[in-house]
Amino acid sequence: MTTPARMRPTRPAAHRVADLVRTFHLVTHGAPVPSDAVLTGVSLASNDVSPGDVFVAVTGLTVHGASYAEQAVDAGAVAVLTDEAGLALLESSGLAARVPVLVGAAPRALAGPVAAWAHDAPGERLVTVGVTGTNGKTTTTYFLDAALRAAHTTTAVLGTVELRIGEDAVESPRTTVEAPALQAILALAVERGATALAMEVSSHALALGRVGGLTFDVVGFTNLQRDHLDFHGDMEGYFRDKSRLFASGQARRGVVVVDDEWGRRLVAESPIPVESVATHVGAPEAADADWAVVAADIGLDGVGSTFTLRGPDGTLHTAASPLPGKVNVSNAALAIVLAHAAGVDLDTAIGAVATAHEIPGRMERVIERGEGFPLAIVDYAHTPDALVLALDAVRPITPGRLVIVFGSDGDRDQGKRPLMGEIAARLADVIVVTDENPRSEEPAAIRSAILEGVRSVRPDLVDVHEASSRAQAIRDALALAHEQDTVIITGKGHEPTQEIAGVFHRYNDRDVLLAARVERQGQQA
Ligand SMILES: CC(=O)N[C@H]1[C@@H](OP(=O)(O)OP(=O)(O)OC[C@H]2O[C@@H](n3ccc(=O)[nH]c3=O)[C@H](O)[C@@H]2O)O[C@H](CO)[C@@H](O)[C@@H]1O[C@H](C)C(=O)N[C@@H](C)C(=O)N[C@H](CCC(=O)O)C(=O)O
Ligand SMILES: Nc1ncnc2c1ncn2[C@@H]1O[C@H](COP(=O)(O)OP(=O)(O)OP(=O)(O)O)[C@@H](O)[C@H]1O
Repeated sequence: MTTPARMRPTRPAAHRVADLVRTFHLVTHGAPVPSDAVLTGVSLASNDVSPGDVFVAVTGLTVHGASYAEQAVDAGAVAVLTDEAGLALLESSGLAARVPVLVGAAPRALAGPVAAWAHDAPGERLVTVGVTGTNGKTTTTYFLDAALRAAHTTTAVLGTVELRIGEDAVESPRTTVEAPALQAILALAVERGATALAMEVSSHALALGRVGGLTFDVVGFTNLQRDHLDFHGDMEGYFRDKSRLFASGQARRGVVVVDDEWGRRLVAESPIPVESVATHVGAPEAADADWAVVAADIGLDGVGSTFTLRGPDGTLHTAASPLPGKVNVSNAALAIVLAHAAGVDLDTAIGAVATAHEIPGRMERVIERGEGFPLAIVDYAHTPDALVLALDAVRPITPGRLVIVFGSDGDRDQGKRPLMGEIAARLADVIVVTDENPRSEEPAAIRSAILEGVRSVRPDLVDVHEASSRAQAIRDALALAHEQDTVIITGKGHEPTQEIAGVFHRYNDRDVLLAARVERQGQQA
């Protein structure tokens, strides 16, 4: 399988190392820079280095990248770009004698601009749209990609699920890849004839400079809800990091959903021109918003919804979301306005979003109701607010009981665990608590924190089950459910692995669910 690290242009631009030094005002140490030395790529991780790369060694949260410079040099790095601390490490290890060391004040912030320069600013040769917010980024970018495809022959879409150029996709290591990888992917997209890009921009990416060196044509904001407070400290810090996408130099114009107070604040404080979109029918903010959803028929068949979008000139447009639930009306409305801001004709955008394909792990109907089986859905909700919305969306399509299988991530925000337990106990009928990605934490302790929340609503723990293996939890849920019930498995969505004690095991909710159905069919036969 192609790895993200190998998503590089096949005909990379070549620049002189001496020009890099001059352009970015770097100070040279270590081995002299040969006058004919050329760089053809950039990398932030020693194990991703290709011959001809400059290795950017940054101070990490746990280790200094310069500790890995030897591996980078052995792999063919032509120079190391680092800070004073990195230089000291390279000098004490003797490596500085083997390789030119280029010192700048803030190498992590330089990584994006340097990589953009090295690849001849590929972002400027594409229409680029970035989407941020706690929830809805993936869904919105897929809707948006559908609209961009209606106007562009080849598009790229980058995010949590995959890194896709045209019809070629590889698994994505995270929501937003590191800046050097991003610039290389953009260069490859240009090489393959792509003319438009839709990408997710996480708050981590904004805090860590992963979109540095790229000025988006249009950026979008979905919402801000509790998540990642382990990294950002508090909601204010989280908001500040998200807002960086709307800085001058990072984006030319923006589109902001103003359903929550954070979106309204972003509109008020944004230094770049923004259009506002209100997506809650009848809410007070609709009156002042540039775009507003003024009527919505939320599909109760679990398939989709139709809605009426009022434009800035007062014209009403009939639109549709191909995914169920109110949140997807919001995502569809945002995608339509983003596509329009990115130059797609409004009616074309509306038509394309209405027929966008299913998105892996987002309200994905894996088993249809019938032949003794419940409707079974896989969804990525992994925050308290998203869980409420997901359960609310499936309740109307559930004649029987609502069965949920879920857990919560290890080494991430611990405060949400009891909250999610409480929500499941209130909104679902049958609960199977299991593991998500325990990472370095004791899985039983995570489950017990969730169960504490469950117990606060349902002290007797009636219809509450616990399974330490996620695959077993899914088999249990399928065994418990009748045809009129709905099983919803939340938290991992499309994820292809489960991380337990530092090891990534191949694992996917959809595959496990389909295997569990086959197994039950075998038992029933
Ligand atoms: C919290 C966080 O985002 N950390 C990121 C940060 O790590 P760090 O500063 O701790 O890096 P470190 O481990 O100390 O290493 C320092 C440097 O040495 C380099 N190194 C390290 C080891 C080695 O063998 N060789 C090597 O070159 C590293 O590439 C890094 O540049 O910088 C590293 C690269 O410089 C990232 O890989 C790392 O992401 C980690 C893997 C991660 O899990 N991030 C998640 C939380 C994340 O980014 N999530 C968001 C949001 C998802 C969502 O919205 O749900 C995402 O965009 O995916
Ligand atoms: N606009 C929205 N508002 C609130 N919740 C939403 C919204 N859109 C989707 N969700 C819920 O959040 C889950 C994640 O959706 P999606 O993958 O589109 O978001 P995301 O921002 O990409 O998440 P992540 O960054 O964690 O990958 C969905 O499965 C759904 O339950």
